[in-house]
Amino acid sequence: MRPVGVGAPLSVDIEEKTFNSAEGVTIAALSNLSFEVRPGEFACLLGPSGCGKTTTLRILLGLDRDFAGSFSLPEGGADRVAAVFQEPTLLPWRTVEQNIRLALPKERRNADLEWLFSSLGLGSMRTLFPGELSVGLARRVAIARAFATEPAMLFLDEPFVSLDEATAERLRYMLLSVWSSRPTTVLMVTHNLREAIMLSDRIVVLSPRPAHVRGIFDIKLPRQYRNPQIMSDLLRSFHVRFPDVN
Ligand SMILES: Nc1ncnc2c1ncn2[C@@H]1O[C@H](COP(=O)(O)OP(=O)(O)OP(=O)(O)O)[C@@H](O)[C@H]1O
Repeated sequence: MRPVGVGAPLSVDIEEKTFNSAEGVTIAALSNLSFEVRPGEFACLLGPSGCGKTTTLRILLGLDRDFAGSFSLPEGGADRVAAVFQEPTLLPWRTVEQNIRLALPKERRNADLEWLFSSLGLGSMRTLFPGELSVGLARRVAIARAFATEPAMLFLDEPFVSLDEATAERLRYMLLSVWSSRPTTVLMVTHNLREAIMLSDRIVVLSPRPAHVRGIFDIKLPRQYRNPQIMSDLLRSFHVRFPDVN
């Protein structure tokens, strides 16, 4: 039984997910994939290319119902889910601010979003249109749009991929700053181990396809103590358990 005051976690128990290829071949994407993320935790799903990470997110977002198994979202998560994909999918004819506000229910459209604009360095960009934004800025807007809805559960699919490292690092800090001011249960897909170690409370390490959990790497140390020395110690202990994961 769960102790009083502790909310339900994100709980995933996918027995099997297969795809049928155009040639009629059955592709097993996920097999006995089980893990949990505690409420308010930041977790990363780390696995090799093509192992089934995006497939897992699509199932958890309710975009793909054709699988065997079950999952449950954390406390309050059922109708308060947000997602950020690599493609920011902003409306090109709306400004940055309009794109963010349009994600809100009508009665909250005029909500005070100053904290969000300022945490993500978007204060002076509100009147720009998506066509005027760099890829990194567009991703920041997508992150702002997701947090504006005050989700209980946030899914991120490689939000920093294909950015130059300096931009990616700035965005990681911004993401942490927004997340820590409004703690939200987060599951982020990445294949960048260093990024996972910097951001996560929990790393769920996946096998090659069909994905199942190889192991869980929990990091109890608060993020403010994860300086370069500690990060390399964490990397070393990660490699003791998962020598072949880079
Ligand atoms: N609609 C589909 N039809 C057929 N096969 C698919 C489909 N979607 C995904 N797959 C296959 O399922 C496997 C898992 O794909 P998925 O996109 O979930 O991997 P991933 O871990 O997110 O990969 P990456 O890290 O490269 O983004 C891959 O082999 C992929 O080719």
